[in-house]
Amino acid sequence: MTETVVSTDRLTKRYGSRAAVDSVSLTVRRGEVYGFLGPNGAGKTTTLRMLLGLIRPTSGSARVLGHRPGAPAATARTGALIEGPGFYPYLSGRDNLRVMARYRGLAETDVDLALARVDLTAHRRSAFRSYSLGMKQRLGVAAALLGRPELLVLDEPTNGLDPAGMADLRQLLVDLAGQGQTVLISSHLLGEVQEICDRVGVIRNGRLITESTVAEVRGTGSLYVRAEPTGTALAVVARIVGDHAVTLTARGIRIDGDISLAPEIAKALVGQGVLLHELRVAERTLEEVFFELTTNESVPAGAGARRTDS
Ligand SMILES: Nc1ncnc2c1ncn2[C@@H]1O[C@H](COP(=O)(O)OP(=O)(O)OP(=O)(O)O)[C@@H](O)[C@H]1O
Repeated sequence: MTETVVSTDRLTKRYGSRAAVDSVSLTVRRGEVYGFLGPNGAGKTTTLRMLLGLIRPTSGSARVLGHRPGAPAATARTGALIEGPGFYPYLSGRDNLRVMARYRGLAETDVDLALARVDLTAHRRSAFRSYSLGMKQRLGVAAALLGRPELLVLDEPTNGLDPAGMADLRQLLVDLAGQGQTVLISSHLLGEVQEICDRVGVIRNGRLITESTVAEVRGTGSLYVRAEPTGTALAVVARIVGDHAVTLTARGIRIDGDISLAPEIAKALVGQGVLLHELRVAERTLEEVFFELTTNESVPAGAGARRTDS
């Protein structure tokens, strides 16, 4: 059975009359990378702060590693990067972590291990203030890794990272999850995390609008057909999937809906003597899905094709 590491039940935080987090019920399972996704101001940080026991919910409840948020038994097994940890500017990266480790009663060896994990060993003796934004962010992740926590909570950890830094961080999170660590990561940049998340929760205006696997959130995707003569191909395809699901685009016939119909469509086209040049699946990126979910508008036609063509 999958073990639940974090769960919330109608978790709500109000500031005045406004609900920053509105009845959010989510579940994070052991060993998964869970992406908590939503635009700026959606309520991600407020939710994570409640999970860490930094603020109290107005109503609803949460459990973290079997305890109430902020309970010592939960906090000791959780590493967090939220709103930039307070580092001493004149101390080196290593000394900053040593201060933290000492404060938390952890071994010095933990510090070097954490620095190595985020690839900061070579810069361990440089003053924190001389670090680039990306290095500062990596040191924040290293601080969260101190004590080898079971649960990592990272609020927008990719902020300030260049593409190489993001790729490194993604690999690190995948490695950690591979070792059984649970990672809860928030982001407003969906393309950055969609490859590494086992499941995602999408939040907008304080409400969780969906929670599922990346594949499920992406939905069924589209098929593209390039065939001649186009008119006959259109008619054949429409007969199978219905008129409403077929659009003629510059890249061919787009079919929205059930991509498992691909073999049937191919067979029918060939059976009708149509010359089939191409039949391919264009899965939607999470960004496209997210755009739909959070704006209630459809993705501009051909957006999926543009992306997959490049
Ligand atoms: N202490 C506070 N007092 C009043 N309003 C707050 C407070 N903290 C957060 N909010 C409001 O709650 C909403 C959610 O903010 P939150 O920081 O959780 O969003 P977010 O999804 O983390 O966005 P971002 O990525 O910009 O941090 C915002 O409208 C914010 O202005």
